[in-house]
Amino acid sequence: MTRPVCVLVGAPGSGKSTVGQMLAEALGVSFRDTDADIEAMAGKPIPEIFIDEGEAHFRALERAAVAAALASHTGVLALGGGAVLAEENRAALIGHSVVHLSVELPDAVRRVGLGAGRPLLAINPRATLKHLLDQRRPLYSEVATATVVTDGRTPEEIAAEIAALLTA
Ligand SMILES: Nc1ncnc2c1ncn2[C@@H]1O[C@H](COP(=O)(O)OP(=O)(O)O)[C@@H](O)[C@H]1O
Ligand SMILES: O=C(O)C1=C[C@@H](OP(=O)(O)O)[C@@H](O)[C@H](O)C1
Ligand SMILES: [Mg+2]
Repeated sequence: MTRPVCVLVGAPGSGKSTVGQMLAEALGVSFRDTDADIEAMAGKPIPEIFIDEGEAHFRALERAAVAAALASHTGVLALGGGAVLAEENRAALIGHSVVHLSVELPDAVRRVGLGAGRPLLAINPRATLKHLLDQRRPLYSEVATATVVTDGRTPEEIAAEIAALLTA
């Protein structure tokens, strides 16, 4: 059975896409991001999916993308920050090596800026991020087999810590 060497979960701005690419390079494996898979499936960027078809449709595409990637990808896999909201996705993560990139509000706010490209954060990014973090922290913890703190650390340091965890 094929499985990703590592699945990254965490809030928007935790660095899943950035750290995931670095980690894949360090490990010499390929990188996949379910957000990119969803955009390829829909043939349009995520903000346009939200505008044209709504969040429920995006979440349906996301469930399909997560299931497909977990079944076929062997490298590093980054999920979107909201993937853990679906019970189906949390169940599908059981048995996988899942690293939670944790981030607290100040660093998350700094990193996502005005929320460009993230439709959920288009209005009042700080308050929305606070709500998302409070709502999702328990879900990230539930699916994670390891947690790596990202606040005040560079993507390189974080990728190196995960690589060490995976090869320990
Ligand atoms: N550890 C970090 N320190 C500083 N900036 C970071 C860090 N990780 C990611 N970033 C920056 O934050 C933004 C969001 O990162 P991204 O990888 O897209 O996060 P995610 O995929 O978890 O939403 C990007 O501009 C990225 O360069
Ligand atoms: O938190 C969320 O619900 C979302 C996070 C985004 O991914 P990142 O976590 O990579 O920003 C993307 O999947 C979409 O905009 C929804
Ligand atoms: Mg991302």
